[in-house]
Amino acid sequence: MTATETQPATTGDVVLEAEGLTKHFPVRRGLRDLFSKERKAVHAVDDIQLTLRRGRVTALVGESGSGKSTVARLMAQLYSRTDGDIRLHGQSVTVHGGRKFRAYCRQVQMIFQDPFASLNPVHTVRYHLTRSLKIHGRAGKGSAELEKNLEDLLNRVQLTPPERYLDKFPHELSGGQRQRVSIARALGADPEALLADEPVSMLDVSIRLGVLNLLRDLKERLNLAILYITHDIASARYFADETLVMYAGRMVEGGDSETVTQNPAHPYTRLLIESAPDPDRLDRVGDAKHAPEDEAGGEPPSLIAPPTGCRFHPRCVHAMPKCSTELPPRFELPVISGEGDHWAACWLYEEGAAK
Ligand SMILES: Nc1ncnc2c1ncn2[C@@H]1O[C@H](COP(=O)(O)OP(=O)(O)OP(=O)(O)O)[C@@H](O)[C@H]1O
Repeated sequence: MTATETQPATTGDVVLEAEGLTKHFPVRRGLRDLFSKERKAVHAVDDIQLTLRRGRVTALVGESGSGKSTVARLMAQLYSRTDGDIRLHGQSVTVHGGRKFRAYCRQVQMIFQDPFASLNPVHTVRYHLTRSLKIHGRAGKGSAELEKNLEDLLNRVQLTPPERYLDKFPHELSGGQRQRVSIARALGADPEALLADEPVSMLDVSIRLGVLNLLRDLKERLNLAILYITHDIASARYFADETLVMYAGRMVEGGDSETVTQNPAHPYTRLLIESAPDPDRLDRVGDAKHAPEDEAGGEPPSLIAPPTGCRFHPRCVHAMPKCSTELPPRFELPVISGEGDHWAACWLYEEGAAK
């Protein structure tokens, strides 16, 4: 079924959900572990809850290695999951390639970080887009209809006039234009959800905003549900309706983007924000009073043997004895701005804890 057939979809309708999503990658045994019974694994993603809604952008933010791409690949059904559930329109889905995978891709499309690697250098824009339309049964009848559909796709991603781009090879395009072609290819499926894995991080700073604005425009015009993966929390404030923060494979904070970025609660979110340039906070640069999180420093932990309790506790300046032994649940927090919710998985927010 295509998005058009499922209309009318209302903004806010749930498209895709993950519950308890977990991925552990087994580690290949070395000589030393050959006789050990212990099976080691990289705990890349643990117990993730995620809801993507029509007409909304959800940002998944965290530093390198925190598990963001693994979440996107699990949601795209490119990886099998160790545990948890993925639901499309409320129906649990597990696919391993084949026709079921194609049907899933018709509704959930992924955009990768590197538009050069994701486009085949020996094929033109026309080839890439035609293939997408044909695979998803949207090429139309006859060459005139196909041509019109190709032009529509390029117009949607603002590569105009389309005839200037259709017969170009990837190397003849700029990074931003290539990413627009990748987005057009994804739109060839007429999806309901887009999983965008760091879609602008490989582009020049000067053209990032243009691509983010395009995605926002598509969200509004096509009522798409978008997962926006980024390590740049400042861009999440600008672009996303909701922001979720991941640390070492677990979610630590979430809520509406304005609240999470302007009133961060989890010490890790505060650390991320303190180390990210945000034009609205430039007046605070040089301020003698640093946040205590500035002192945190340190490195993310090994995910083969992640820390017990809160995974951030070895780096946390507020860590209490409990933090190293007990996994904090989500504590609901008062919402200061916006209309969504706000929560943090941090013992500081347990009733009675010193903030
Ligand atoms: N196929 C794999 N096999 C084993 N370990 C993996 C595999 N893919 C990812 N990992 C590990 O899982 C953890 C999470 O990786 P992931 O790529 O999801 O993080 P990320 O937050 O997207 O990082 P980046 O921003 O650098 O892409 C890392 O420790 C990574 O080394």
